Amino acid sequence: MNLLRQLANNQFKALFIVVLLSIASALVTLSVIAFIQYRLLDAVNPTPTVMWQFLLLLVVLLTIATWAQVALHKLGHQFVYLKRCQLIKQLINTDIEKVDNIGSARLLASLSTDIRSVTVGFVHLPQLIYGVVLTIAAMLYLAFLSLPLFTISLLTLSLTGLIGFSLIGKITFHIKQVREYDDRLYKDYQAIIDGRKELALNPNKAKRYFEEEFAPNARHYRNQITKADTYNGFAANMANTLILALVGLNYYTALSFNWASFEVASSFALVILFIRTPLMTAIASLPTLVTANVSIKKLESLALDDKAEFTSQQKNLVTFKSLSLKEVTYQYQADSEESAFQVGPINFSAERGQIIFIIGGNGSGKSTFSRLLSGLYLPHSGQILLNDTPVLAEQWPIYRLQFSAVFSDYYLFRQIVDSHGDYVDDTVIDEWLNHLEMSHKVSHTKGHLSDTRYSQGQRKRLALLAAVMEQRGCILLDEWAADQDPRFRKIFYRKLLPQLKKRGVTVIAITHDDKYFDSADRVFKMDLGRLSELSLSEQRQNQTILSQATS
Ligand SMILES: Nc1ncnc2c1ncn2[C@@H]1O[C@H](COP(=O)(O)OP(=O)(O)OP(=O)(O)O)[C@@H](O)[C@H]1O
Repeated sequence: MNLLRQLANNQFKALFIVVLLSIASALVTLSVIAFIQYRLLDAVNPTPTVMWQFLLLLVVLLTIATWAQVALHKLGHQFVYLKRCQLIKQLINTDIEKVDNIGSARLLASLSTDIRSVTVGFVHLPQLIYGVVLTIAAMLYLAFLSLPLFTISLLTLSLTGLIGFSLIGKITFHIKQVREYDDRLYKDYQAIIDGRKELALNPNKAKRYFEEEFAPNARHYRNQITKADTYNGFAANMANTLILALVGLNYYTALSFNWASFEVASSFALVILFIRTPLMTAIASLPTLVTANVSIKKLESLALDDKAEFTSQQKNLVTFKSLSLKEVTYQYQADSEESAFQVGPINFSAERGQIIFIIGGNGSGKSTFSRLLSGLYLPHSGQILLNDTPVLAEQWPIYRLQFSAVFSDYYLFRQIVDSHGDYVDDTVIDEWLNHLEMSHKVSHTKGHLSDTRYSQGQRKRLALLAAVMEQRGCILLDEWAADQDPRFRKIFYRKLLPQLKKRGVTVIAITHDDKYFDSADRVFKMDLGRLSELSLSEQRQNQTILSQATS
């Protein structure tokens, strides 16, 4: 079983101890039955010594059984904790391209549903292990009591196992389906939460979405889980019925064919009824274990990066002097027959302290270029050179350390850290909050912003603050000024950019602000994935075209 295999791989020693404890617990349980039969039932009048021995046996049983269960629970929760941490580290290490392709809904479904299923699976694992160990030990005890009755019991339990096994196949099929519909439901939840304003304004659209997207997925989910539970219910009741039938069968064969005495048949009945509850609980735990297995496979199917450790950052970063792209191309994967969008071949260079603007129409490839430039997307052909040295395959994580960015779909973290990941001194943050005209609004302590709930424009200013504080050689800005009011836009182009330039920071900004083209040292234009540098006259020409288009 996948769950047990992974557990055995990761924590073999702990699992070994837990299995030993479970075996001990099952053996003590059987000792209690044997004690009742041979010392309590046989004695006409049990002596106080016998009662003390019985009490001692019960205390040992309580101690070992609790120890075994707690140890397995602890082991399970530790496994889930490690798995969760490993998964997040793998996710952080996975290429952005791959993460984009997986999609946030699928990732969220895995991080919540799959991790929860694995946890629930582990909670039930002790029941399965205990039930199986107890049954095996009980069967050995029964073989010792009477071989013919043992053979009948073994055949009946094997038949139960065989039918159960075929039902598990069906249960697994439906649980896999349930998990697929979980992914779809997460997509719907995300659409409904992110699109709440649009849906609130148009109830008919909300109704249509509900009826045509959400409800069918929820219905299929219900149908599949109902089928899985039906098979499971049948498996549990079938096992119960066969176990009870076994008690009758043992008495029948013992007494009718003289295969065993009445006392031995009664001992069989006692043992079988004794293991019935643990065995039934073990069978009832199977669906949760199947679900946990499906979830582990689902987590594996994400194919996240193998590396579950963070890239250690060099204390002495390479100083950014220059950057160039030579004949670099990148192409998206095509969903259909039509050819996918390609940027390049691109030739581009930037020197330390330069202010570079990238202009171009919607969908021309500017954002793709910025991801390529920052090493988030890797070139499909061509070369990227840092300080005139080509970047090799294993050097991309180090190359990326040259950049901080405010992308169009940026995320504002509360933590403000520098190039080494250390919290920035509050006086340094204050200085830039002043430049960004946000000091009256934002409070912070020990490098943490106290709040991030501000207007779009204000949040973008804080995102710029975070990017500047990272003290990288190059800052990438994707239409940063688009959300700023005209007064602050002017401050950005006329005061902040020159200030960054003075500090030797290279700024590469995607912009449509033709009015401020003169703030840039160089202007490039992206057109259908092709990048070309504009001469001064071309810049003016573009300025005129853009101003006419906006007037
Ligand atoms: N994840 C993706 N998968 C497939 N194609 C994509 C993907 N992202 C973008 N594209 C395609 O790449 C093209 C360029 O997109 P990009 O976001 O780089 O344009 P842009 O110049 O930044 O546009 P805008 O100014 O509208 O932000 C688009 O036409 C789009 O069809």
